[in-house]
Amino acid sequence: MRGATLYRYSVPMDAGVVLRDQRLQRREGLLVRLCEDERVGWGEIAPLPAFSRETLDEAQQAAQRRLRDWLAGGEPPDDALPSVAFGLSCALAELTQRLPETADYRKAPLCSGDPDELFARLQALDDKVAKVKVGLYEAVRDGMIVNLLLEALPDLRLRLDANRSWTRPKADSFARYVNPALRPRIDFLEEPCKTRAESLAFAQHSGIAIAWDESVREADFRVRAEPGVRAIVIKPTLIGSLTRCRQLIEQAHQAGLEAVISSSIESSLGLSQLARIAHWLTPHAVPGLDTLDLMRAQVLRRWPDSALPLQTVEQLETVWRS
Ligand SMILES: O=C(O)CCC(=O)c1ccccc1C(=O)O
Ligand SMILES: [Mg+2]
Repeated sequence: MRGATLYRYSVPMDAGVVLRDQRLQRREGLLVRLCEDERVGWGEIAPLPAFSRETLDEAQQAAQRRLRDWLAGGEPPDDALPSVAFGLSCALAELTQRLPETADYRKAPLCSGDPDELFARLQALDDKVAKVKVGLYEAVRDGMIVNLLLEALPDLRLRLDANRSWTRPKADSFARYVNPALRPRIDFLEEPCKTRAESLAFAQHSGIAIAWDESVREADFRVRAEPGVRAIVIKPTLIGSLTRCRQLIEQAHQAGLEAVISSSIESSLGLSQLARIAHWLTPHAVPGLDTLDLMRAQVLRRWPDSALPLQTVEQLETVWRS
C-alpha cells in the first residue's frame, strides 16, 4: 500500500534577508511524505523566490501529478521542475533507504556581522573554511576584509561569492587589493563577472581560482576542466533530482573539479538531507549549508545544536493527501 501527503510550511525569516533585491519575509515550501507498507520517506519541495523559475503553486500542481502516478504503481520519471524533482527523489530515496543516514554537518560559515564574534566562530572551526559575499559594496572594502580575515587567521581558507556583480575592471580592482601572498588561500571566488568569458579571463589574469554556480543552471553549460576554474556549486533545489545531481558531481570529479553541495535556503529538513547528500557524494568538500540561522524556526527535523524552535508535523498545514 502506498500513500502520499503534501504539507506546507511557512517560516518567518530574519529581518535582513534580501535575495536579488527582494526582501524575503517568510520562507515557504512543501514537505512530501511518502509511505509504502511500513516505510516512510520525506522530501522538501521549496522553490526559492528570485532563483527558481517555478512558483510554489506550480510546484504543488506538478508534485500532485507525479504523486498520482506513483500511487498508481509507477516509478515516475523526474519532473521538469527542479524543486519538484529534487524533493520527490529525496523522499523516494529515503523510502527505499538509498539515502545514507550519516550527514556532514560542517557548513562553511557565512561571514557577516560583528568581527569579534566572527573571529571566535572561525577560530572554533575544525576545517577552517568560510564564505564571504563580495560585490555588494566597494571592491576596496571587499579586498580589505579578505586581507584582514586571512591575515588574522593563518589556517583559514576562504570561499568568496560575487554573484556575477562585477564588470571585468571592477573584478580586477578587487584583485589588486588582495595581497598576492594571500590569494592561494582563496579556495575559489564564485561567479565574479557578468559573463562566463569575463570570469574565466579574470581567473587566468588574477591567479584567483573561480567556481561556477549560476552558470551550472544555464542550458548551454557543460562541466569541463578549464584553466582557473576549481569548483562547481550544486544547489539541488535549483538543479533537480538526486540522479541529476550525482551526474553533475561525477562529471566534476572526472574533470578534476571540486563539487560543493549548497543550500537554497531550505528548512532544517531539507538542509539536513543536503548534509547527508554531501557526506555521501562529496565527502571531501565542506558543504555550503550555513543558512539555517536566516530563519526563525526549524521544521520537522532538527539541525544539530540549533536552538531555533521546531515546527512539528502537527503544526504544518496539510494541502493534499491521497
Ligand atoms: O553557498 C553557500 O554557502 C550558502 C548558500 C548561498 O550562498 C546562496 C543561497 C541561496 C541563493 C543563492 C546563494 C548564493 O550562492 O549566492
Ligand atoms: Mg553563489
